[in-house]
Amino acid sequence: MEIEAGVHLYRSYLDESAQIALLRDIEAVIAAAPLYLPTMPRSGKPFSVRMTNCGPLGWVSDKAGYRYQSRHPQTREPWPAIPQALLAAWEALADYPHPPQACLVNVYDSAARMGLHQDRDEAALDAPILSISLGADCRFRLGGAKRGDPSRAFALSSGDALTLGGPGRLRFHGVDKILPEIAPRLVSPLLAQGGRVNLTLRRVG
Ligand SMILES: O=C(O)CCC(=O)C(=O)O
Ligand SMILES: [Fe+2]
Repeated sequence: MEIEAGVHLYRSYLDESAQIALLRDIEAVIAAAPLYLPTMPRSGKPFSVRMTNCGPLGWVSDKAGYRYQSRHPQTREPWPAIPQALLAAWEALADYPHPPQACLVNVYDSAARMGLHQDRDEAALDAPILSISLGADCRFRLGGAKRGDPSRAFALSSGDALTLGGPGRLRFHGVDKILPEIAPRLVSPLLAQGGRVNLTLRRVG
């Protein structure tokens, strides 16, 4: 359903067996491209979210800034391929004639959060962003086109898909907190102690 102009929320887009299969795919991605802790531009302060990527390009952040690059910043290897189930979700939900070029894998522990931001490191602003959640619920915050605009918060749960496209593409958003008490029964080392995994598919340019 369209919850704001250009912002669609698909509750339980993946059923439990599809969530489990996707977790196995993401565990394999992480085995090839290990999670690492990115740092903030300039300050070099570490994020609270661990990250890796799959796809031809991956989003990275370090002292030099935010950018997309074709190799893992630590192993220097190319990123692994985007799992088929994620390509299928893009095909079904993105309404865009080209496949995604990058999938950012965000792994939250129960204390991790993500501050309010826009996704604007992509030249292809005509393509939506597709985000899929696994594991613990989170309190997701959706703002407006400007940082100070009013915002609303709602839960994202395991299996939910969210797209930001068209007039919603540049809306501010973030993750206020992880709600570990509502973690579903998915078994994965990534979800130990109430963790959450978020997969964000993007077209870069
Ligand atoms: O974890 C989420 O739901 C949001 C992730 C996000 O906004 C991002 O990676 O840019
Ligand atoms: Fe984002």
